[in-house]
Amino acid sequence: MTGNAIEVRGLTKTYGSLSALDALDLSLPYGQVVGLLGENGCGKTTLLKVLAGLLQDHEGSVEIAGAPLGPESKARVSFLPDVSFLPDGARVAYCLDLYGDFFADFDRARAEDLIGFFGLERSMRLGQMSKGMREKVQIALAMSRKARVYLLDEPISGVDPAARDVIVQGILRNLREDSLLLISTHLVHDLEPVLDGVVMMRHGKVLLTGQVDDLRARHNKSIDQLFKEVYSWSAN
Ligand SMILES: Nc1ncnc2c1ncn2[C@@H]1O[C@H](COP(=O)(O)OP(=O)(O)OP(=O)(O)O)[C@@H](O)[C@H]1O
Repeated sequence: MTGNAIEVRGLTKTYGSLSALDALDLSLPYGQVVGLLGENGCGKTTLLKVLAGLLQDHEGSVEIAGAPLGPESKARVSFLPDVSFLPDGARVAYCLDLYGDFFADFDRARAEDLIGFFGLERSMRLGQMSKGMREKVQIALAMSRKARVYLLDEPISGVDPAARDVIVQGILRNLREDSLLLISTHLVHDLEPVLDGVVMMRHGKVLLTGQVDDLRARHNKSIDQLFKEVYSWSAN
């Protein structure tokens, strides 16, 4: 046990002959908001799914909040997938009930607060919502579990810039000090102001990781600029 929120050693996940994760090592402490960055297909979703306990048949060791992958680690992780997982016909109130039934650590008051913060109503039906509104419902649910590790897969993709700001504020609202928030995104510029750290991936490995302030000072550029440069060098 390391005391870290996430401790990964030599994680390899293959799909047939393709290595989606290739002997990946990663250590992330509590109390951080960390951006998981990288090109399409570099393995971000695969990594988040392994950490969430949703993918089997991988090699290497993974510890989440001190627990190896299993029922205990799953109970400590709140995962937001990049796809809609709630039924179209459901109203927000039903989704709140569902999460309450499913997750012992679900804080309904916190979810209702977030639903209000996002300007949504409990009586609204998901099938009648825009993509951004649905995204907000799913975020309100995922962020209202009292988890130690939150894994969000592209939570602000496909929503307009104004909605992105509100969503990011909602994600950070009530975030506990003793938790880790790992967010995969291509929208580096939008998330940079709230990130403490970044993990940049390429071909199933960690290419670069560090604290945002250190990286900015060392390279004398924004994370958005650094990201673009790192990927143009490593592509050559
Ligand atoms: N179920 C699957 N079966 C076969 N190959 C898969 C499967 N899921 C992912 N892959 C492959 O694994 C690699 C990593 O995919 P992954 O979805 O983790 O990337 P990503 O970094 O999240 O990409 P994006 O930024 O486009 O969401 C890709 O080459 C992808 O084609």
